[in-house]
Amino acid sequence: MNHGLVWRVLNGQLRRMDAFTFPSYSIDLSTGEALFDYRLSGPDAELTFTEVVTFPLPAEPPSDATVAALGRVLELLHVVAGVSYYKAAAPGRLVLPAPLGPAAAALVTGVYTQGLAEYAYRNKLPHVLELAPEIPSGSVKPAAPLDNSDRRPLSAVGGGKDSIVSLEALRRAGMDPVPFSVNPNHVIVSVNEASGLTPLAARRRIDPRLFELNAAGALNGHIPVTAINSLIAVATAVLHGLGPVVMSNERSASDPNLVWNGHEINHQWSKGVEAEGLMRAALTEHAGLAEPYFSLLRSLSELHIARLFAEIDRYDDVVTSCNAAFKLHDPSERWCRNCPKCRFVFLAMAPFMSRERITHIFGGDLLADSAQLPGYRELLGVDGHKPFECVGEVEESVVALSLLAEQEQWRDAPVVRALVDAVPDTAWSAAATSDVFTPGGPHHIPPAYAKTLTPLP
Ligand SMILES: CC(=O)N[C@H]1[C@@H](OP(=O)(O)OP(=O)(O)OC[C@H]2O[C@@H](n3ccc(=O)[nH]c3=O)[C@H](O)[C@@H]2O)O[C@H](CO)[C@@H](O)[C@@H]1O[C@H](C)C(=O)N[C@@H](C)C(=O)N[C@@H](CCC(=O)O)C(=O)O
Ligand SMILES: Nc1ncnc2c1ncn2[C@@H]1O[C@H](COP(=O)(O)OP(=O)(O)OP(=O)(O)O)[C@@H](O)[C@H]1O
Repeated sequence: MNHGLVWRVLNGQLRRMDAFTFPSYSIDLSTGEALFDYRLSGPDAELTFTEVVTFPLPAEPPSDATVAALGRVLELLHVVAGVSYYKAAAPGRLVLPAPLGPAAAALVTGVYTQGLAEYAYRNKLPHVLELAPEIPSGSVKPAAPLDNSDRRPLSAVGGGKDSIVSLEALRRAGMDPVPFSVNPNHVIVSVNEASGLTPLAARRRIDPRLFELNAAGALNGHIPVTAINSLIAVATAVLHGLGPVVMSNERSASDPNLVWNGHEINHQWSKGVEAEGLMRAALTEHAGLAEPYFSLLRSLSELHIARLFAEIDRYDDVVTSCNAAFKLHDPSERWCRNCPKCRFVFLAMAPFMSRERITHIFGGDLLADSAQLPGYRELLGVDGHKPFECVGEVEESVVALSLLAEQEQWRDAPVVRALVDAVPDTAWSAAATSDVFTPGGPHHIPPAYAKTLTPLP
């Protein structure tokens, strides 16, 4: 068959897929390799996928209690990591493999609906926002309680400023954090080296068949990747007898980009506080973990985190928050200097460091580059909606701009000058009374951790 015909047949079959199922999962504790199987099925075709996650092995064989808790976390991971494959066809039925308690069911429902909301919006698939998993009836044996709260935290490292601030806060507070990453790329490896701490890493291999389907025109789009990384982190913490997984998700991650068909569309849903609460409840209910998972930076704005980051200089040569550096194929070396995230992080850091230092960190000066103006107008709410990227709120951008406009080193930068003229009076007034440097909002930070941010200036 020629390529065009293959494409049409495959796409026809994908559109007729009516169910997504979870045939099995397994783990080999001698290698740390876990296999997660998925199936898309329809009247005239069936596609199967296997995702492979390889966990780092602990020095000592795990106890029976550890293996039992690990198994429960992997049951959740199996279901949550299915979103990557579900999204190739978005069938109407999501058929779960085993009974789940109410908290675990709520997590799964959130991941497949709100976690896929941007994908649903962009592909015009409103049914995804209403998806209700089919859960086999029956009871779930209660998990044995596991009090991990006093153990060393596992600190997720993504290579950007946020996880560096958490890692340093935990270290300075004497909590002895273990850095952890999924598929660490050269950026994460360099950040870990700069920290001087000994990290753990897990490998995640998406079934290459998914990339073939994508190339053939299957449905594709954003997925709640933080939910997947988080469960891999929790499984690793359990396997290594460690304590809570500490994330670095900020306050503004909970704010939606827009509302569509009555549903909030949030690019960062699985970084938000609602997802964090669902994750915690599901892990306690299903795996028995007393203190599974929380974000240390939840009460802080991006601007506040940028200010904290500016007080730490050991990562300047390596820190990279640009998502282009984290692509599986053809990643950029470091900051691409031409995406919403690069623009926002530059704007957020600039008020708190010298122009020379920030130009060194980014490899260029974005506020000297007039070509960046249209993108900055979006960030400042002058044009369009908040970009689908991990960027702070419009108010944070306006506050950052107002700080720059007061500084001699920045006030005449071409982008700063043009933006000062473009921002409406209403935005300036909101910025003038802004609480971006006052921690606030709902969070799940345990009391023992609440004070770890205070040693940072
Ligand atoms: C790096 C990035 O932004 N990737 C998004 C991009 O994918 P692209 O094709 O340009 O590059 P790859 O990441 O290499 O992905 C190749 C394909 O694989 C699919 N895929 C990847 C990871 C996964 O877990 N499941 C998958 O199915 C992917 O769909 C690609 O087809 O565009 C994609 C489509 O919109 C996005 O899905 C890719 O996003 C990655 C999953 C990713 O890691 N993105 C994070 C940088 C990200 O967006 N983080 C958010 C947090 C959002 C959350 O709720 O967790 C943030 O920082 O705000
Ligand atoms: N590969 C990864 N492995 C484990 N955790 C990750 C990975 N990538 C990101 N994370 C974690 O997921 C959360 C969201 O990631 P995000 O990219 O926003 O954070 P970051 O890299 O620390 O900071 P920034 O927002 O500056 O990029 C953070 O807690 C981060 O530590």
